[in-house]
Amino acid sequence: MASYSVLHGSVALITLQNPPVNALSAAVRAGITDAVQRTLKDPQVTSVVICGQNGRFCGGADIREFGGSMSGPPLVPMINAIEAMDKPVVAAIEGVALGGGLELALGCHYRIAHRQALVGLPEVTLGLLPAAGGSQRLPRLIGLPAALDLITTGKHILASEALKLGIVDQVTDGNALNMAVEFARRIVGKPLDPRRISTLPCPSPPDVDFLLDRVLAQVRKRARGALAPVACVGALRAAVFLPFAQGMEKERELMGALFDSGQARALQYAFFSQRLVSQLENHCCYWARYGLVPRHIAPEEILERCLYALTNEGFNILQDGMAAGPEDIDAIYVFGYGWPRHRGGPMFHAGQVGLARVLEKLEHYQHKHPDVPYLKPSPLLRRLVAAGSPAVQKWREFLNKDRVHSQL
Ligand SMILES: C[C@H](O)[C@H](C)C(=O)SCCNC(=O)CCNC(=O)[C@H](O)C(C)(C)COP(=O)([O-])OP(=O)([O-])OC[C@H]1O[C@@H](n2cnc3c(N)ncnc32)[C@H](O)[C@@H]1OP(=O)([O-])[O-]
Repeated sequence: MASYSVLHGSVALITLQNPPVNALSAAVRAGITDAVQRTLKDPQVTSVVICGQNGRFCGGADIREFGGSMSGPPLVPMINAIEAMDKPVVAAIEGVALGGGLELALGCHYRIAHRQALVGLPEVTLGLLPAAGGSQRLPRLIGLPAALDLITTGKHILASEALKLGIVDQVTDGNALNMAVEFARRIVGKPLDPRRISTLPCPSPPDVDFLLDRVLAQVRKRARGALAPVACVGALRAAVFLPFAQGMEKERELMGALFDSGQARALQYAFFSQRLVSQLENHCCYWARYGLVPRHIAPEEILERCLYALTNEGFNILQDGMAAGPEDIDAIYVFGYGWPRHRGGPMFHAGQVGLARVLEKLEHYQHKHPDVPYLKPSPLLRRLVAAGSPAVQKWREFLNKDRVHSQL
């Protein structure tokens, strides 16, 4: 939803209303669209301020809508319509302006922020890219190097840093909304063309190809196999080499490839599960509602039951000859599933914990949960422990001897 009011007889105030972060749900987008139309029709209105209720501008597109049918007015035309208005539009940024929230602000002609507000385009952390013009407007506003850094990392920056980059025009330690309203009254009549970012050329540094290739290599190394950072670089490359409209087409095409990817769904799941779990820690009514009897569970118990069952299946895979050595299993987890490299992989981890301890714990949990088949210790694990728990680097040799011995 978005409320509409007129201040001082001439400044239209559009307030995003979707707690807790004023995410751009279908209802909010419809509210903004209606309010923008009202400002255009009201001859008394000479300038517009957009803000968010409860001291937060906007946390971006409504991630909860991603799994469903995306109804309501689309973001891109809405932002383009705001930018095209012939009445100045000022974004009053408090709290956060992230993702689509910052893209909305970039469609405004001016941006006034509270010094402690956070701005950024964190879409890449959700397996996506800025898809409401952010990949095309931001480099036009702050240059390609800074835009590459912000968009491929998804980092949030304080408004004071955003001021230095040129993302916001003014910051205040006071009331950003009041400052924005006063600013909106003062700038009536000033030319708006230079303020329409989409009409600006995208500055192209002399070594632009080298810069793009270097950043592409960096993001590929930093997040091996991740699709979104690579797509972000592709969208920014389009911003430099294509006119805005074609760059927007490229942004839309790249987002389309990411939106339904397994990586995006996984990262968005992780976003919500992180918050759900942190809420459940002391959510006693949740237990009551589901008839759960709270008991103390050490984090180690959850870790051990998940990890040791996983490594136990690894021993069964080695025993069945489906993998030649533990390295084959660990490489799959490290390079394919993002297992922390500094922890080597599940089989290496078992060696570090100590095979005797892994066996002891599996026997303990199997005794407690006889109905869980994956907790039954692998015969190979028992043989390795009986052989003195050789280092993981020796298991391949042990397996070869084991296979020769079993064929005699
Ligand atoms: C077109 C465009 O290009 C693209 C496609 C996009 O725009 S994609 C979207 C891009 N935007 C983001 O990536 C920002 C994600 N959010 C955050 O980083 C943080 O939320 C926060 C804004 C810095 C606030 O942190 P917080 O610590 O004060 O509170 P919280 O616990 O995190 O969140 C408080 C509550 O708000 C919910 N929430 C937060 N952001 C949300 C969002 N964008 N959509 C829906 N719900 C959101 C969150 O799930 C939690 O819900 P519940 O658990 O209470 O039910």
